[in-house]
Amino acid sequence: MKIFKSPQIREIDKTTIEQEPVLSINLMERAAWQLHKFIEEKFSKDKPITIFAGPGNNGGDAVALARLLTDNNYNANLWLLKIGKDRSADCQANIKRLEGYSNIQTHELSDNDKFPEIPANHLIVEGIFGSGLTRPAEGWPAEVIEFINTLPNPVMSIDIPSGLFSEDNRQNNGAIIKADYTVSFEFPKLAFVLSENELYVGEWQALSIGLLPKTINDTSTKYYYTTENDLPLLKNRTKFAHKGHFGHALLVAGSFGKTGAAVLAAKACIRSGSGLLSIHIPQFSYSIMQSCVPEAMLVIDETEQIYCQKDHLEPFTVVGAGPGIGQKKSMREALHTLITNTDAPMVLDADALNIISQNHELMDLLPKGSILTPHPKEFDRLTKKHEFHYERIETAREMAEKQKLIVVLKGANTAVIDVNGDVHFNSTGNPAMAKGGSGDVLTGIILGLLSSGYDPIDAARLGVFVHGRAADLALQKESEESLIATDIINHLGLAYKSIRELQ
Ligand SMILES: NC(=O)C1=CN([C@@H]2O[C@H](COP(=O)(O)OP(=O)(O)OC[C@H]3O[C@@H](n4cnc5c(N)ncnc54)[C@H](OP(=O)(O)O)[C@@H]3O)[C@@H](O)[C@H]2O)[C@H](O)CC1
Ligand SMILES: [K+]
Repeated sequence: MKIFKSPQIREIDKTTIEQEPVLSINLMERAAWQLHKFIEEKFSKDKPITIFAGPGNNGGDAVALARLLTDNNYNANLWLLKIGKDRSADCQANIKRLEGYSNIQTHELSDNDKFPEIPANHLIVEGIFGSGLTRPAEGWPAEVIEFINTLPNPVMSIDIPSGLFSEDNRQNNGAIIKADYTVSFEFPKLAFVLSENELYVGEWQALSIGLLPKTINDTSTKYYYTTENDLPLLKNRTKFAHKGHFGHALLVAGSFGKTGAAVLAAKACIRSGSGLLSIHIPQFSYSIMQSCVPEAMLVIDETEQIYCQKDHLEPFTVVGAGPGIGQKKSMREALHTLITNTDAPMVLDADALNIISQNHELMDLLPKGSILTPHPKEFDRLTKKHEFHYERIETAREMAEKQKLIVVLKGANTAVIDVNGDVHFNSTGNPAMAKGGSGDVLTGIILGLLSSGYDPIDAARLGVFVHGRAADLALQKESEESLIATDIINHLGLAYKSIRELQ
């Protein structure tokens, strides 16, 4: 699914209005229908609803919604906010359509008025400002927003929480609605998938209002939201396939006290399709690895506790490095040698990334198409400190394009950034994954997919999606507290199956 910037959405709206053709007020009616349907699915008719409508088309949606709810026997109270001089034409037309609706309680509210008392059992729906926000919310509109934020009631925002810009909020010092639900139209906004806006957006949905598919196709973007409908196809194995068709992965992982990271990454790798897996480990962990991952072959290092011996790389088609390796000096040198001598695409995580951040020359030596999987702190160590994820994504795009690397910025809505700067936000996963070991599993999954023949970008996008899907499936049996990285590995089979069934 594409994510567009506000001016692009306005263009797509305009083209739909002209070419479908459909009157703009009827497009607004479709939007209001979707809002109404969302409410009907979530709240019974005895839930009273208080609606705030601003001066633009966001307010127009709110007014139209009040009418549809009333038609469907909900009890709706509508507050028309007096902001600025004029209301938009479609907002005014919808206010006019309320004539004859004696059962909608409609009130005007301006900056001379006291704020109304809203009983705690009401759902608040707010359509104060939408994508037409031109500046941070200040003065009286900001007071209304702060007033709503102080109430205990659940709040649903129309299109976007009022006061939030659709993309870049770095300069936004105004008031912003803290919504429990945000119901947007056709596409999510970039702001929804950025961590700095977590407090405002709540649970969001993007519902179709029938914008023209051809226009959507023809409009290009750098931002995408990956649902199961947008995934690369899973490969099917042929009858005479043998292990040699699915690559031989080398995994450099684990050190004294961190063998678990190697076990998790290795298990995830062999459960993600790799034909053969060799794990390069220090001597002490020989019997642990042999018994925990009997499917893998072992390359035993000459040292006891850490990885520091040069690899003979001929047999390997892909190389993964980082989980649990530590940052000792001899290890750093071995990683340097590994990177210098590898032509195959690499998957680099954790301490491998920390070492690169202290030896920046390694960045230029990485094989093109390699995949880096930093969490925000590791990424900031690699580049510079970022206060906003919006900015971090932009830096990651520059890095991916310049170095021809794939950057997987981990977190809620993990961003997979392609060598051409395209950003694919992931849609699966849950907060129970925020635990040690989850990242090691992801490294293993991506390595397994890469080994079995997927292009690096497909391996990264699929890997991130399946990792989150497996955790979502595991959470059906576990709790946010109890879910562990091993549960993710144990649900990989079901996760791959659930994706294949839909393709
Ligand atoms: N395809 C779709 O997504 C559809 C969306 N719809 C809805 O339309 C809105 C966008 O409507 P628009 O009229 O362009 O903009 P807004 O309603 O968000 O607001 C514009 C008015 O608000 C004033 N404004 C803006 N910022 C401020 C501020 N900080 N303080 C005070 N006033 C502000 C602005 O006044 P200006 O002085 O800035 O001109 C306007 O009066 C979208 O979000 C959807 O909800 C359609 O209904 C269907 C298609
Ligand atoms: K809004």
